[in-house]
Amino acid sequence: MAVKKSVGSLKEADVKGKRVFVRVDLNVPLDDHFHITDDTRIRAALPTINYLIQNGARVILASHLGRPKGVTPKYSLKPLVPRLSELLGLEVKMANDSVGPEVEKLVAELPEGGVLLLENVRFYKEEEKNDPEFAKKLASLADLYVNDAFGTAHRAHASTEGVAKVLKPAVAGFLMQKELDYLVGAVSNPQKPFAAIVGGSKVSSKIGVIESLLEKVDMLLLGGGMIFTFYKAQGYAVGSSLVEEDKLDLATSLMEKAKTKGVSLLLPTDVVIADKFAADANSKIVPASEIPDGWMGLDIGPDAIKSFGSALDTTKTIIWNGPMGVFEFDKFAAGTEAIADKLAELSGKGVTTIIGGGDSVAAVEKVGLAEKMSHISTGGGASLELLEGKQLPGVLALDDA
Ligand SMILES: Nc1ncnc2c1ncn2[C@@H]1O[C@H](COP(=O)(O)OP(=O)(O)OP(=O)(O)O)[C@@H](O)[C@H]1O
Ligand SMILES: O=C(O)[C@H](O)COP(=O)(O)O
Repeated sequence: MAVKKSVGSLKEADVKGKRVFVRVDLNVPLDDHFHITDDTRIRAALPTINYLIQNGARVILASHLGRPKGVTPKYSLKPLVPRLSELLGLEVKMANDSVGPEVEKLVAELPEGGVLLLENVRFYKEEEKNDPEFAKKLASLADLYVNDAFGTAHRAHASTEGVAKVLKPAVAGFLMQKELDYLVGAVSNPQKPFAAIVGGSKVSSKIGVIESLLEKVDMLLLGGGMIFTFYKAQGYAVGSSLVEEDKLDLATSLMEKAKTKGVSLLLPTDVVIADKFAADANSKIVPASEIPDGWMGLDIGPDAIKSFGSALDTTKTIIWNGPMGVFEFDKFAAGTEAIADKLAELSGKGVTTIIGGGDSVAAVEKVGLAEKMSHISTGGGASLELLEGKQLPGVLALDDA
């Protein structure tokens, strides 16, 4: 079955005066003082919320934060209220619970265009268990359901999946629709040549993505910690670089599969190596096949940056998941930053550039190029599962278009 992307649209729903239950993903990072360190997910949720406000809906927002076990004050959504209110330009009301009489009262008091934020739905273990009774309680609060929580759409939980079965209509919000259009649309029907850049630390965590992308792309560029498993599989000396010994055969079979499929698989020709895994390590650039004992590869080298750049110049669609090196250390961030620069440059020339969640998004944000990309996904795990060709339960449960 093709990955579902055609879902009921919010624009077609009648929302005036209606109580609308909106599942958003406000799982944002907070520091020790409960300050939001990255509000991307809050800003991404605004178009749907603003549309509902402007169209006279009574908006009930539900989200999780972190992975609490029971009621845990440090995972309360309360610290988000000031930022959310500021961005929406109105006072967002906060409930102390996500179901029950107090919440029902607050919902009943909500004026048209008013917004109520429920407390962390994961304070109930029933949420992650997708308990039907809990889903019914959530559903009883509203007249219709909107799922805009793309980042959590790979979870079959009560507020992402269960509730959509009992509260109808159940439609996608604007962020959800945009994510599906890019991540399913661009991948299933890309403008060619189509390239994927996959990095990050482990072959094992990206294997599903690599295998599925080999069916679709013209070119696959590999970077990050996983390349050393591929080098070792080819008989290169890799020093103390990250290697997954039990994945050597798999790396060989992936290289063979690429050949059979006519996909050009590019591995970096040179690497930046370090004498320890630390920001202040000594470093040097060596050919990929000549990593000395006691040294580890922590970034792709300048030749690789050049050849990756020339290869990408020939493409029309690029999807990127996972950093090229240990970008958290400035000394080993050049490869990741160069790829971010290249994609920003190519976006300006009409190439579709999609960044698939997780650390690569953090890297693009760090260098201030997020605005330049065609699409930056708000989902880490969710975007990976889509790229692997998996169905997302939160999407499957929505009404068909
Ligand atoms: N050569 C390397 N050696 C060791 N670690 C590396 C290397 N290159 C990159 N990394 C590390 O890989 C981590 C990211 O890997 P990961 O597979 O989690 O990617 P991701 O983009 O976060 O994916 P996801 O979308 O699944 O979150 C970064 O913390 C980075 O420092
Ligand atoms: O940050 C995420 O990837 C989503 O909010 C989902 O969170 P989870 O991995 O705790 O389910």
